Amino acid sequence: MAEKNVIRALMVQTPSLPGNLGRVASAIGMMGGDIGEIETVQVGPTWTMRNIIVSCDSETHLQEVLETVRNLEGVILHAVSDDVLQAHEGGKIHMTSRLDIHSISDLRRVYTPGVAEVCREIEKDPEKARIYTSIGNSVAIVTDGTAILGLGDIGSVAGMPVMEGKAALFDRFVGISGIPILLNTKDPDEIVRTVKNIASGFGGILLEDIGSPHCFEVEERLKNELDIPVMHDDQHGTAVVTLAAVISACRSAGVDLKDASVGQIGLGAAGLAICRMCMAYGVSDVVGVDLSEDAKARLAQYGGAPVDSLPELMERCDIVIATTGVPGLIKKEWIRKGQVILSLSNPKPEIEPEEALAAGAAYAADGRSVNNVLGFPGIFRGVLNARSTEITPQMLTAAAEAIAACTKPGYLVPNPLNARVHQVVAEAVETVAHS
Ligand SMILES: NC(=O)C1=CN([C@@H]2O[C@H](COP(=O)(O)OP(=O)(O)OC[C@H]3O[C@@H](n4cnc5c(N)ncnc54)[C@H](O)[C@@H]3O)[C@@H](O)[C@H]2O)C=CC1
Ligand SMILES: CC(=O)C(=O)O
Ligand SMILES: [Mg+2]
Repeated sequence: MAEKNVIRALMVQTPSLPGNLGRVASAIGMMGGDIGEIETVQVGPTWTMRNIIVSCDSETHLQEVLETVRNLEGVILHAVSDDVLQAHEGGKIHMTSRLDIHSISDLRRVYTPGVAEVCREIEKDPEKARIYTSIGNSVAIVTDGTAILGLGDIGSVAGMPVMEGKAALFDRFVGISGIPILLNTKDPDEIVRTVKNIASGFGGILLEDIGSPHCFEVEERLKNELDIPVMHDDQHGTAVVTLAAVISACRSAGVDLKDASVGQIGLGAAGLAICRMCMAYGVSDVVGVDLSEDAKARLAQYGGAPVDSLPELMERCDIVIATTGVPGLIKKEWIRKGQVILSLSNPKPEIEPEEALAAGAAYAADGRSVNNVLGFPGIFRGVLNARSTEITPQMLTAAAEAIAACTKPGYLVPNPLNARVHQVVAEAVETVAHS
């Protein structure tokens, strides 16, 4: 089944008689529409109004589904709205006070004059900022907008919905305050200077959707020059989750990962980090392909083997990972029976997992399931809990192994909605930090 990217909310009125919702659902299903949540919004004397979420393959497909619903006898389609856009109205995050402010004494405690005493305490002993402020539980989510998902250099403001999404996930899964920081520069010197100048307000820095190759220099310099943890999510968050998926696939297939050949398509931020992490884990045959000769040279510098063509890589490797941002790049004819195919580009993969499986892949997944949401929340929870000043390769490996350990047999990764996963990742990272 192809990915359904057009998601709409249909406001549908039906007669309040048994079978009428069933008629609507069947009609949508017969047309290939995928039904999500159904909510009853109003009940009249003889009718019921429901909001039905429907996903379709394309605008044309949506129109066909709508036409079918409109033609149902006794059914009225009142409105069609874009559910995803609607959910974003007003933004996804909001700063709230942890203290109630009802009385004058509350006001004096939370704000002036009481707050001045707390300022003095921190002035005398800056370490107390960890106790008396939210700094130790806040992470800056910093982007320059140059590689927003696979959408390219669309600017940091256009990337804000992604940054707000990361902040929402931080809050939901590990209770960290993620604060989006949108940069108006792509210059590495300026990025480093700006992040250093704001860093004292945060317990950690998550670099997000900063394109390659400048992301490598920016992350390296910030790691060296700051005494709080810094991680480029698209590099290491992605590599952690991908390694976990690869470990799980090999475990299910009864194969030793160290003996498998891993092929990486796209050697940018995500791709190069995935290769480095696989090599550090002991995989001896890591090959990669990229349009950029510089990207291939970087892989060689770290001990990987660049190859010249995509079909050559597909022919040679047992496990193929793609992070190019190019939808449909992998042709089904190239897939070998029994291969593991992870086409991780968002919002659309290099090949749909269903197509890869139909072409003979033993396991296949895309960026919706093999996603750094399984990594970055727990990694930062772990280092903030441990008050670590850095995120080390050993912590990242521990995080990958923790994710793999939470994965049910036959699956590649766990469900990110399972809170236990983030807790287990945090504990694994914290344990390494204390060791
Ligand atoms: N599932 C997940 O958790 C994640 C997925 N991604 C996805 O990976 C993709 C790439 O992200 P980044 O690595 O941050 O971007 P990037 O811009 O740093 O790297 C992309 C690389 O792909 C190469 N490339 C482009 N077209 C190619 C082709 N036809 N053949 C070979 N190489 C090609 C580019 O030269 C570049 O080196 C994006 O779509 C992003 O959404 C990134 C991070 C996490
Ligand atoms: C998931 C993510 O970070 C990306 O696609 O860029
Ligand atoms: Mg990203």
